[in-house]
Amino acid sequence: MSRFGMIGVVGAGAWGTALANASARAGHEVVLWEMDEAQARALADQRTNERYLPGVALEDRVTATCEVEELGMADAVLMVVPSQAMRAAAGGVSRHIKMGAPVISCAKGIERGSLAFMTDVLRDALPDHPAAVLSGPSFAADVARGLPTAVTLAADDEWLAADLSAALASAGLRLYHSDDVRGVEIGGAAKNVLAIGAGVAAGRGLGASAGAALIARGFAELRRLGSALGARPETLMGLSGLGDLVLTATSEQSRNFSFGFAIGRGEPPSGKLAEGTFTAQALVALGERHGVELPIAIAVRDVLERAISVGEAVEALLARPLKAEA
Ligand SMILES: NC(=O)c1ccc[n+]([C@@H]2O[C@H](COP(=O)([O-])OP(=O)(O)OC[C@H]3O[C@@H](n4cnc5c(N)ncnc54)[C@H](O)[C@@H]3O)[C@@H](O)[C@H]2O)c1
Ligand SMILES: O=P(O)(O)OC[C@H](O)CO
Repeated sequence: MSRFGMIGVVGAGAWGTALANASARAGHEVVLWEMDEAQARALADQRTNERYLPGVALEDRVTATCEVEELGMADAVLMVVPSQAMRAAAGGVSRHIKMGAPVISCAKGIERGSLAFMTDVLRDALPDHPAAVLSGPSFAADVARGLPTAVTLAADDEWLAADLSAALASAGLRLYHSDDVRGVEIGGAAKNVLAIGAGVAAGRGLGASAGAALIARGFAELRRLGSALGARPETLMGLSGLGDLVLTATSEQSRNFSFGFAIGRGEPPSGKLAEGTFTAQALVALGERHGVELPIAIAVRDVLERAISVGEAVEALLARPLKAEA
């Protein structure tokens, strides 16, 4: 029997609800904590998350609550909130988590200002808990329904990563483990920015060839930055890097792609969370700090900040000097 009997989930949004269901299917009792009292009550009463993940029933072993003390029973805690809220969320639950329980970031982004990755934020806010990251190509709606999905779970201590992966695995969710924490984090953060770019191109009607070029050249940016940050190439080419980039940059199911698509068409975006809108600026700043060229990320940032139009961004990318492919 796993040492992680009860799983805590912080944040009952789309991904938190999906991971709560997946953890329950893996045989765990699950405490799904939501800070919004009315939302937690609706979840507990209706047993579905109509606000964030409509039409998906909560598994029987999932208890939805807004009582933060209930997280104290959990042997491991999944942190499933937007990246820019991770520090506040971790600080808010810090006194209530069981001594030494691992905390796993399931968010995909970089904190603006500090340029910190999510495990660094967790180490700051929860210094007595080992930090890990779970990331990979995975839409909440797919995972919640038990459709086959594979992701990577990384921790500095690979034994811990392996134990957590074994504990969370179920028939629908396959977890690979790794000790390349930074490699896993950078893929999840960067792909959201690149997916916005791919969405803009699709919305603008630039064609499938342009979409493929954006993915390949975007992946080159991810590889360059990953290498500067010490990530392993095989991680970047794996589920959390190339895998998630391909999923997010090609599917209208992605909120980041859809956000870009709306911009490309000159329409208002849906208002759903699109992490890349926050990470674009941080990603570019990280590139500058490490002397890494990120032309697509810069174009996305500039379009989001309305510093240039979509047409100008496309022109600027096409006007770059010809060079050897690398
Ligand atoms: N939805 C997906 O398919 C999916 C898949 C993989 C990873 N992710 C990542 O998971 C993270 C969360 O995404 P989501 O889709 O669940 O978002 P969401 O918008 O559906 O839900 C966000 C949740 O965070 C909670 N929250 C916000 N601020 C908080 C705070 N300060 N303290 C506590 N809780 C707070 C909200 O109440 C809500 O429950 C993002 O980084 C996203 O990139 C999402
Ligand atoms: O809907 P998105 O764009 O936030 O993407 C969800 C997941 O990160 C895909 O792996």
